[in-house]
Amino acid sequence: MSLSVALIGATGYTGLEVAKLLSVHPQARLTIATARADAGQPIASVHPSLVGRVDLVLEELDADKIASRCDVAMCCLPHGASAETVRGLCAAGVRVIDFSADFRLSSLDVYEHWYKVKHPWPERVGQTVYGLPEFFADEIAKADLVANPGCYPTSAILPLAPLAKAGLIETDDIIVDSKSGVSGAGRGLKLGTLYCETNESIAAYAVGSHRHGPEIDDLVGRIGGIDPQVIFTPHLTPMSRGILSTIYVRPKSDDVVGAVKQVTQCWRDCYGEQPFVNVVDHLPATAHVAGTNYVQMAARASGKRIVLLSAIDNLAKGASGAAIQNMNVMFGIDQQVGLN
Ligand SMILES: NC(=O)C1=CN([C@@H]2O[C@H](COP(=O)(O)OP(=O)(O)OC[C@H]3O[C@@H](n4cnc5c(N)ncnc54)[C@H](OP(=O)(O)O)[C@@H]3O)[C@@H](O)[C@H]2O)C=CC1
Ligand SMILES: CC(=O)N[C@@H](CCC(=O)OP(=O)(O)O)C(=O)O
Repeated sequence: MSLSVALIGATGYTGLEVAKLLSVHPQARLTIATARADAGQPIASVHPSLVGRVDLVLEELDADKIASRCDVAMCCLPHGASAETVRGLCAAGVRVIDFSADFRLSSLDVYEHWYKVKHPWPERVGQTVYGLPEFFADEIAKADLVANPGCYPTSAILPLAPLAKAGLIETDDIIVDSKSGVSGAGRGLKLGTLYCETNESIAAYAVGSHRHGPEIDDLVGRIGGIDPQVIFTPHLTPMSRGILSTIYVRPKSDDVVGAVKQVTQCWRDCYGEQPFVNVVDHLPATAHVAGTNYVQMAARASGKRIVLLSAIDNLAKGASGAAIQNMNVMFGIDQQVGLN
């Protein structure tokens, strides 16, 4: 089988990563890549690292053409703009993996409150599978539309959800402290992501107001069957890629050291068969997972709390790698194909 893939918003960072991953995928190939201003230019002129690897000319988006030539579209557009485009692609009969947050949340009210836009396709909010194959593979396999997870949420949901479901932690007192590389903010020109603003500096941002807080609440709640309260604080760090999340939870048991052992066993039971989740003995670092689709997770006792650590590559398991994993699941291909 060779899948034909369309890439929408190919000029950004996640688009580049998709193009690279597809260039070595044995059962899928990139056939259409779209852009606005750069339509008509070779994709390798926008992404010089694709020279010799991807020989395509960027095109304007044409949903009917994509429907006639492609099996699936990966939509790498910002939220708001993405929902409009996804709606047109789905109407034309294309199966879509959406990288934006437009279809991730269960509640339209929560979406419109946090994203401050009217949703262009409200009927699909709460009616779209969340693209985390570790929990939703059966639904992903049948889906016409998959909401690829947010990068920070992936790093928090994977460690937290099994523990919430197993009843090992107090779910009204969870602190997620995350650090991201600058590529998480996309390739567009923004003052806050310029070299001089970010180099040799670490800063928190959107404290108490980041839109990934409700996404973590929503998914840990859905998977765990509970109503969690998560405090989420993101930090921008002077590295290109990677996310490290340090998560503070209170165990239900007073024996914190024993509870750490239970946490580790719970993770091993939940993720033993999952190819991309590694429960490790060392303390995870972003360098250990850079350029891979893996998440590494570890737990330690600290006072009355357990500290959970998870590391991912925001552009891989946090975005484009996860999308390839989802594509594989949608088309009955082994999850690991093209990702090793
Ligand atoms: N970067 C990351 O680590 C992660 C990103 N995501 C999500 O993935 C999506 C893509 O992210 P990323 O690649 O980093 O973003 P970029 O900003 O790097 O790229 C987005 C691309 O979308 C196109 N675009 C921008 N605005 C519009 C618009 N209004 N209408 C149509 N097209 C537009 C642009 O292409 P052009 O102008 O050439 O048409 C641009 O290159 C976003 O929704 C993001 O939130 C999710 C997880 C992680
Ligand atoms: C470092 C950095 O700026 N990160 C981005 C994460 C963006 C992202 O991937 O989020 P969505 O897909 O949910 O839009 C941010 O905090 O906005």
